[in-house]
Amino acid sequence: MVDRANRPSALSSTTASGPEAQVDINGQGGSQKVVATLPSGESVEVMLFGATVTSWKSDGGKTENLWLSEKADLTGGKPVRGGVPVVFPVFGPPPKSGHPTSSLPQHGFARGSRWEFLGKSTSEDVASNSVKLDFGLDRSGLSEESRKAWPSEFGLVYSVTLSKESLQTVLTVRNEGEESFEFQFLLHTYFKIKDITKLEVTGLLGVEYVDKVLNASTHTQSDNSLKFTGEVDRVYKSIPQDTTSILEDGKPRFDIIRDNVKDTVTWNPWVEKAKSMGDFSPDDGYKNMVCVEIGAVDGWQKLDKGEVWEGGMLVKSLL
Ligand SMILES: O=P(O)(O)OC[C@H]1O[C@@H](O)[C@H](O)[C@@H](O)[C@@H]1O
Repeated sequence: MVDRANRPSALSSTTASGPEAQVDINGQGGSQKVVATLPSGESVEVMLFGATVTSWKSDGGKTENLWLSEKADLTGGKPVRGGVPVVFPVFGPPPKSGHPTSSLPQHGFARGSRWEFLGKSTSEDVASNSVKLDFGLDRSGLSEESRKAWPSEFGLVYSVTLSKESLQTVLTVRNEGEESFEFQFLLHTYFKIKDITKLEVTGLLGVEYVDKVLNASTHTQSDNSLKFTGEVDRVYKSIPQDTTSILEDGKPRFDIIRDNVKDTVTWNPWVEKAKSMGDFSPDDGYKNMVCVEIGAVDGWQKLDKGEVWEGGMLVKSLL
């Protein structure tokens, strides 16, 4: 479990002596983004559209950790192809009928809605060198179409905390209505990597998964690591261990630590699917990305009136 030093409820800025993180709001309209940079050079960029993290640089700002398509729409016109889109309240294509999410688009409305920037807070301990950015979305921020499709009253706070070696992203969901509702949640993270053929994902041994490439059949991970030799689209469920790791050429590259969520999707579109997506570029960009997406997507999370749920991830860049 992740130790959450900066909880999402602490929205006010704390004054600390010494150099502080720089936080700016850049761009106009649908392109507006919040950019935070630590005195040591690490940075994060978060678009208000979708609260999508589109860049996370570690190693003093020298290493970009997230893949972003060259044709990603960064104007707020459609969900961003790359970075960390937030999937809520439904993962994948919604159930065909009979569920309150059934009329929503694939992966829900959060990644296609404009969030509000609620503010920043810096760590009281300057030595720990971190900054937390909070974003909010509720029913009033939805398009008319989404409001019609999903009747529930909800409040989301998404907290993005940048530290020297890590990025933490946590979603808080509050039921602000009279009726209970159900949701799924996923952080659709596109990691930037050097070569998909030299990549391994570990920490999934013995875990049951649904293979969407093989007609949604169920399997159990029997190899110590997942390697990529073609299209991969798997939903690993109820993972007992907290950490899933990405290794490049046998060396640890990222540790992804789940916080109050148990599932993880692994995705690489490979040659044909990459070509078929209009906003995926370059065509061979699939060689330089892998999606390892933590979340709660097996079944539903239920929230009764007034209840709050919180979950997310801590990613460590291990260079
Ligand atoms: O094109 P989208 O909606 O961003 O989805 C991309 C992929 O997202 C993954 O999470 C799904 O498991 C895949 O099935 C899907 O193709």
